Amino acid sequence: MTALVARVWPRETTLGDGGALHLGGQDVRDLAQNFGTPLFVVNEDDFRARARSLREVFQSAFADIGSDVDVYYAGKSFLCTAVAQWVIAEGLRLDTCTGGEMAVARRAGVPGPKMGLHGNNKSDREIATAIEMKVGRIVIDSLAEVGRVAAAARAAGRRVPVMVRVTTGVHAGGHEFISTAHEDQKFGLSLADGSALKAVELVLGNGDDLELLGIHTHIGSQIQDPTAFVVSARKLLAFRALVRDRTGFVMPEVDLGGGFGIAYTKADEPIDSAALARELAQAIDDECSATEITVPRISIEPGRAIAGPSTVTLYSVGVVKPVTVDDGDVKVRTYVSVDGGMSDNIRPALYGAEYTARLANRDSSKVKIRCRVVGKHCESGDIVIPDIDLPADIAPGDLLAVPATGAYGRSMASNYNLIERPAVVAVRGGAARVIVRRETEDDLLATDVGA
Ligand SMILES: Cc1ncc(COP(=O)(O)O)c(C=O)c1O
Ligand SMILES: N[C@@H](CCCC[NH3+])C(=O)O
Repeated sequence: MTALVARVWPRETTLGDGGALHLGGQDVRDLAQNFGTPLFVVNEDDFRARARSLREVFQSAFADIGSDVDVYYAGKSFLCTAVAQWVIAEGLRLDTCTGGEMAVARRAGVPGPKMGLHGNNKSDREIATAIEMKVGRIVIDSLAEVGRVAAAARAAGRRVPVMVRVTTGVHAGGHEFISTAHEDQKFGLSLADGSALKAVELVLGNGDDLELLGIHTHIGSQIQDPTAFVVSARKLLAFRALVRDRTGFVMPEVDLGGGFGIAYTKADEPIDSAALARELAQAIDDECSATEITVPRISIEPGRAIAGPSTVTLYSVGVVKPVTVDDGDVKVRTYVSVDGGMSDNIRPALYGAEYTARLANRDSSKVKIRCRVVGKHCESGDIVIPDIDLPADIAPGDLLAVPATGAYGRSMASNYNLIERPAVVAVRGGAARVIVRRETEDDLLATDVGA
């Protein structure tokens, strides 16, 4: 058995006899046969180890400056009851942002106080559910929401813990659409135009109903440069000192958000979370000393860095079609169609995200040819990988494995072209179990109530 490059593939990914890929001790040919394709295969130990390790490196770095860290797994990256239970078992908490995510958390038995609720447009029902579940924090995202949450708290007869989401002006992340803390977008309250301060003062003015825990920011996703996090953290800490000076109130907590980048291909450098944690702790300690204020309790909200690298998508190859391309230089590109596509991975179409893949069911000694891996949807932009070299004998019935698909794959999946969304199978210690079942045609028809 040969182990594959750990940076892109989950732990325990090996090549067996004849070159078949093994995931967590399971031969992909058996996985495909038993559970069908497309299939998300998540390595449970890999997922849990990343969750644990993020918690440990952050807690250790902040213990050195006399503080503690809560890690909220961002459920939006991928959530089901099994995953919710894994993160709680590994000592993390759970970040949700809709009624649906709270419902999964409830079914999984996640204690409300270990949850947070986000959202730039929370419904009254979502706010009421969060209060009824006694979630540990509601993250306020607009001035109007302060009054709405306060009224709901009063109606429930409870003082509700809240944070205020602020935008620091730091713009970071892999793509404009996944960068969230610059000013011209829908999330949070601006430090620069004074609305963040106004929100904090409003919350303090509603002190009978709202308990101000602190401030939150999330600067974007798939960030590979630690500097952006450090700059943003310093701005948050300076604002916390300003609030102390203006109101006398020292906010006990600061949430630095998620966004830690991972490797999708060999060319990507994943963020070094231990080094990042140390840099952040140092910057926060310096900032607190300079402004003579106590170091806050810290929280972070990683999703991708935990879920992303743990999972591989298995596709079956269908039509293989050579196409002559003439862009000044005539060449042949082979279109390799798989049995999923943009319905199980919208990221290439939405963000130009890059992935890699390998022939998974066998070895091939054939030369490699230039291929484009495409899905089966009625959209020419339904591309999984625009340019990749695959063995020249790739053929219908082969399996193709695409790594690093655990985050924002199944969670952003759609039923476009009325395709059933894939199952998710967890592998561990040579065993495999379904944690999200494949949709059926009956599921697709269930919402169609007829003419
Ligand atoms: C508020 C908030 N927290 C956490 C996350 C998780 O981000 P990531 O999966 O990049 O760690 C997101 C998504 O970008 C988010 O919007
Ligand atoms: N869905 C995005 C990231 C946004 C995360 C939520 N704020 C992605 O696939 O990269």
